[in-house]
Formats: sequence, C-alpha cells, structure tokens
Amino acid sequence: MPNILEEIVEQTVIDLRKRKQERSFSDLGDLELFERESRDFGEALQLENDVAVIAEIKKASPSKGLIREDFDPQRIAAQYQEGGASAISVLTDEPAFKGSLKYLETASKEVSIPLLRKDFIVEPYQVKEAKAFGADAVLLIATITDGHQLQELLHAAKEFELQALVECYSEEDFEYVNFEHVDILGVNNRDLRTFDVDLHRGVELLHKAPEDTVLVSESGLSSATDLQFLLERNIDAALIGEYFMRQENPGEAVSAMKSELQNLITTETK
Ligand SMILES: O=C(O)c1ccccc1NCC(=O)[C@H](O)[C@H](O)COP(=O)(O)O
Repeated sequence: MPNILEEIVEQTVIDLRKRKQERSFSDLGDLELFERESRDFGEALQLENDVAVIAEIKKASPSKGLIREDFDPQRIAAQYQEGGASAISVLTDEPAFKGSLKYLETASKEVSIPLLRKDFIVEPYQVKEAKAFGADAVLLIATITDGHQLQELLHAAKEFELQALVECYSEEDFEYVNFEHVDILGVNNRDLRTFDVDLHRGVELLHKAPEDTVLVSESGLSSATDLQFLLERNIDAALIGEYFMRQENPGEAVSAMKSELQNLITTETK
C-alpha cells in the first residue's frame, strides 16, 4: 500500500474509534435516514452514448490542501443535481479531506440522485454509518483491505442495501476482487506515490474486468475531451472532484462539460 494511504488509514482508524465510542453499531440503526430506501447507484451510471458524471463534494485533499473556501455542501449538491450529474460522491473523511458525515446527510436530504460515501472504509461499522447518514453506495478501496476484509465489507453493504464501488489502483489489487460479488469497478488514475495522473493506464486496468461490470474512471479528469476519451473506450462513468469544486458554480460546470461532450460527438459523426 502506498505510504500516503497508510497515513490516511491510520488517521481514519483513530477518528473511527472516537465515533464508535460516541455511537454503538446498533444505535446507528436508530438514525432517521437509516430506513430510507436506497437509490440505484449502478443503474444511474449506465447512459446511452454518454458518460455518467459522478460529481464530488470535496473541500480539501492531501495533495492540494484546501480546494474550496466558499463551501456549502447543500448548495453544491443542489447545483450538481441541476447540472445533470448522475450521482454525487461525498468525501466524509475528516482528517485528510476535511469531509464530514454531516455533508452526506445534508446532501441526502437535498437531492434525489444517488449518493456515494467516499471514505477509507475498513470496518462494517462504516458501511452501516454510510446507510444511516443517507448514502446509497460506498467506496471500497481494494488496496487498503485484504481479500477476506473486502468480502466482509461487500457482505455488509449487501446487508444494508448499499451498492459498492470497488476501487483499484493497480493490477495487483485485482487479486482481492472477486467479480462474482463486484458489479461496479473504479480505477483511480492518480499514482499515489507521485500524484501523477494517467488516464490511459486507468482505462487499460478497467478493461481487465468482466464484460458486464460498470466501469468508473476516477481522478484527474477535467474536460469534455477527457469524457470523450472515456466514451470512446466504453467507460460508463467519470468521478470528478477538484475541477468542479474550483468553479464558481460547480453545477453549471457539470452541465457545460456534458453539453460540450455532446457537441464533440455530433461534430465527429458529421
Ligand atoms: O485527492 C487526493 O489528493 C487523494 C490523495 C490520496 C488518496 C485519495 C485521494 N483522493 C480521493 C479521490 O479518489 C478523489 O477525490 C476522486 O477520485 C476525485 O478526484 P479529482 O477529480 O482529481 O479531485
């Protein structure tokens, strides 16, 4: 596992320990949103002649520090939905990303499109927490788990009626992924040792998944040309955070990127 992930997970586990002392696993089931019916994340990512955009609510990151000063998760969620995002990813990790479960809860009450909890999930407690704060899907990072742990987390996701986006960074991570239980695969284009982004490498890895897997390209995407690159290679969805968060109206930026992609497609088929 790259060092940066080791550091993030170490802090996440300390933070998680505190939350578990404040609220037990069974008490999570008493929270208001726990009974809410999940929205279909996987289905939302499968569009005809288009790339679904998973727009991310991301205040800060370890590589860039504070990304957005004027940060109102409720407004951003509403703008993303209005701009045509297919789903929203909410970073809930506090130590490294200044995220919060409260942002997830706020977004869940604001929009009707599916929500992904983006965090560093290592225990079933965090999966139940995702459900209790309004998520429809969880990100499970293969490289921070072993095969057994990943299976346990996938099982928890199923129990709480959440879908799972399983994320790989490298070919070695595929060892832990049992595709009989994984329908949605993401590959992170960012090399965590150098922070360099390589879309070609990401797509190459995604194509190693079985044919009916929903494929998601993650990180470093910032233009309609990037989406066109993905569309031409049969990638279903793009997870985009920093680029949208740096725009004045993140939702208008989603809408502009999606229309530009359609223009590019039409121009090239003329
Ligand atoms: O964003 C980071 O710096 C980062 C560093 C270490 C581990 C994960 C990291 N990001 C999480 C993500 O995967 C991204 O937030 C997500 O894919 C969106 O990426 P981007 O569009 O580049 O903000």
